[in-house]
Amino acid sequence: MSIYSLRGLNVRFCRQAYILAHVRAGVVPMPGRTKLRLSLCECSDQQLNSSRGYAINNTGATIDELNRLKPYLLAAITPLRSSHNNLYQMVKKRTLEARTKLQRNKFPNNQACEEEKKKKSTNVCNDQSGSTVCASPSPGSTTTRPSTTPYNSSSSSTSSIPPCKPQFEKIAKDPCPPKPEVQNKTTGGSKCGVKNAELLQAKDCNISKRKNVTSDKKPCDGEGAGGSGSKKGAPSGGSIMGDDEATRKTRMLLALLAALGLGGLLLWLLTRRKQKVADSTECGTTAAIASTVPATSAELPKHVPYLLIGGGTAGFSAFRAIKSNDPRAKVLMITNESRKPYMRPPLSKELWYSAEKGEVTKDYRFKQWTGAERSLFFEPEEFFVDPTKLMETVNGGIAVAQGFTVKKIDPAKHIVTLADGYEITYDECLIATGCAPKSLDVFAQATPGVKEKVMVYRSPDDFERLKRYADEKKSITIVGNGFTGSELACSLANYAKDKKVKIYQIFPESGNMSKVLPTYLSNWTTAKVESMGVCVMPETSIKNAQRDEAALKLVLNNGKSLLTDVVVVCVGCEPNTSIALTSGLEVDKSLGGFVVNAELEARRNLFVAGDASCFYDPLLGRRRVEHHDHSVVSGRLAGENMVGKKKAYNHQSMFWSDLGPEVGYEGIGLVDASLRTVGVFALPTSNPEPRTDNLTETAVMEGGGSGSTVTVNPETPDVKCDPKDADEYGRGVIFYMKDDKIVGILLWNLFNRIGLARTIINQNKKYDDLNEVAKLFEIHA
Ligand SMILES: Cc1cc2nc3c(=O)[nH]c(=O)nc-3n(C[C@H](O)[C@H](O)[C@H](O)COP(=O)(O)OP(=O)(O)OC[C@H]3O[C@@H](n4cnc5c(N)ncnc54)[C@H](O)[C@@H]3O)c2cc1C
Repeated sequence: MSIYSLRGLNVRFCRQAYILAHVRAGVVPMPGRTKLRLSLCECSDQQLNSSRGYAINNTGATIDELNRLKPYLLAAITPLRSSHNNLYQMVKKRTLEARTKLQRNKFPNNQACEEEKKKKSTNVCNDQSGSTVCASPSPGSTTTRPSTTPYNSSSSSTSSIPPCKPQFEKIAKDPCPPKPEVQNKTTGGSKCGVKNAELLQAKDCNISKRKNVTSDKKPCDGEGAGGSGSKKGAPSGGSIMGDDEATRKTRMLLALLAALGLGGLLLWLLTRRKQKVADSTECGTTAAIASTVPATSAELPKHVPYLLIGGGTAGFSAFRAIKSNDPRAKVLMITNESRKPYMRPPLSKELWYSAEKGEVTKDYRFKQWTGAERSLFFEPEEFFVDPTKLMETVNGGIAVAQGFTVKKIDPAKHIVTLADGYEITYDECLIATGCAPKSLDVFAQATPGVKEKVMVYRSPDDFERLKRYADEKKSITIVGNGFTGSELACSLANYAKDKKVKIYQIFPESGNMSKVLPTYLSNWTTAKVESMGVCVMPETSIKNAQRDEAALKLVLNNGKSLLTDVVVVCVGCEPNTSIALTSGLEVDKSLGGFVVNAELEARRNLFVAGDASCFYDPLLGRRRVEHHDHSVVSGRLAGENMVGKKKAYNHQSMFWSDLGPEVGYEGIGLVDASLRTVGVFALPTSNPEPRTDNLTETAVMEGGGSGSTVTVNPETPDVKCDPKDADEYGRGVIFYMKDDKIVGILLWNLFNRIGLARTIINQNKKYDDLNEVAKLFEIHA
């Protein structure tokens, strides 16, 4: 299957069924193929405005064939589209009017916003007036906004349409313009004289179209059926019809139109319903699981040697370790997701760059930093064993029971109980349930109408949903300044740079990544994120959220309000430990997560790994870590211990993050901005060349807690290293200090040095001169 771009083809109301009908009717010839299954996808407003459509090509047809087909498809769908469009516009307008009325009654204060809207208020980011600002849908409120009135732009004026060519004009004004060449020809004078233009107006102008063979008058011109010509009044045999026949034909035409209208209405209702289903999520938990694999739990084995609870990174890493130590191991993984195991980091980064190039594949392929391509999924579908056959396979393998939730574990009897009561016994079991995104009270307690517009971000479904919003909507607001929120803000801003959607980022802290980065670097990062096109609103929180027409009205702590189409809540994650209570397992009171010993065991033969584990770090004390590397390594160690290796977990895991294409960092140990920090950066020379290696001076930054002190590198005393002056934190290393020891290291745009950082932390000693330690990192190299 591939995605095939049908540039210039408006496919909004022209679904597969119509195309198929036309293929079958022979309107669309399909040389050499009897069956065409080309699913035309609904395109976004953005795509419509830029005359772009796309289709999923699962026909097996080659691109050449599709290219040959394209003009026919266009010709076939165009007349259908016009009638559907009219109906759609009408219904949409009425729905909006009704909804607006309803909302006005519900939220009277929203009128203030509407007035602001009318005044074309300014960008929230720049507005310091303290007045209410409706940023999102205000026409002209931001530079990226379209000039049309939002939310009902598609029902824009038809009043100037001259008589007898309403349909034609409507199409010309349609947000879904036809192929450029059609437009050119239609504006060129002979509106019905061109084949495609004829199709456009065939419905309204068919009489005059027939007449234009002999008429001097332009078809569709004023009187329509008039015209002069030798055949005027001729009863049959040609272009001019008798009155009766004309009436009959008109009636037939009207009947046809009515049928098409009804079809369109049905289609619109279906589309609306589909959209509603996609949108209606319980505070953002996208995509309820529709079905399970296998169909019922009764088809699952009653006993397995290895049972993994959770279908994420830690679980799959444990499987790999088990399999490499016990080659015929039979492993059952139970996940409440509907997918096979996959990794999450690219969801907020690389996948958006694939999406920007229009390259999102079914298996979510993305380009790694090495340049190599890979899928989000750890293994392809064929790799996995059918869960119903797991116990019969000679060579073992991993089977994934998808869509099943574990409710309880009996660690003494080795029994796992599913939500429907089905029990599976195990020899060795791993809990790798990860964590679930948190929401905010303001949304958790909101009305269903508000919740519909609020989502969290953790899965491919969330990616798909957010991408759809980015393609179709006008504003997205990300709440939270942590890893996911900041990464997503940058990725979305990049993805949306040629689109009309505006990205906002709101958080109560003073800067991006403030829990990790020292204040000066957090402030610098915030400016960097803004420069990527994100409207960052620090020191801002949401007091109230109301549904306003089709959007959300967020009332902010500064008295302003922001209208937005969707809110993505990225305020951290809570370990999935609900089974602890039913299973008699201990959860750490302050850190959360299942408490495990050094071997990652919660109870005998019951292990915990990944985000959900709260483990003891001999160097840094009890910890819980939500990072990919920790999931991989702790999952691997748990897997090894499940086959009896009895290893202790003392790996110092690392993490990484990217903020757009220019900023990337890696961290290890306790990377916590509340600790005292010392940062050593390479600064550009006073006469910088546009070369990344032209970095000759070094600045040392000290920070910690709320304030930060700045010292000058003794080697280069002339370097002014006040955060305000240091306009560039190109590359550097930041040490996080506790009891004068380095407990955490952050490598800022410095790569391939994490091993060295790990060694330094593991040395667990005091250093007299951190400059000397910094030199080891060769920040100028
Ligand atoms: C968008 C995003 C970007 C990220 N980027 C980075 C990054 O750049 N660098 C980095 O180091 N880390 C990153 N992370 C964090 C990293 O992905 C996680 O730490 C890692 O996925 C944790 O793996 P896990 O296996 O412990 O949990 P998960 O991957 O969350 O897997 C847990 C699984 O258990 C299932 N489950 C839960 N409860 C039950 C139950 N009762 N019954 C059955 N199944 C259950 C869940 O549905 C899920 O499938 C990112 C995370 C996200 C969401």
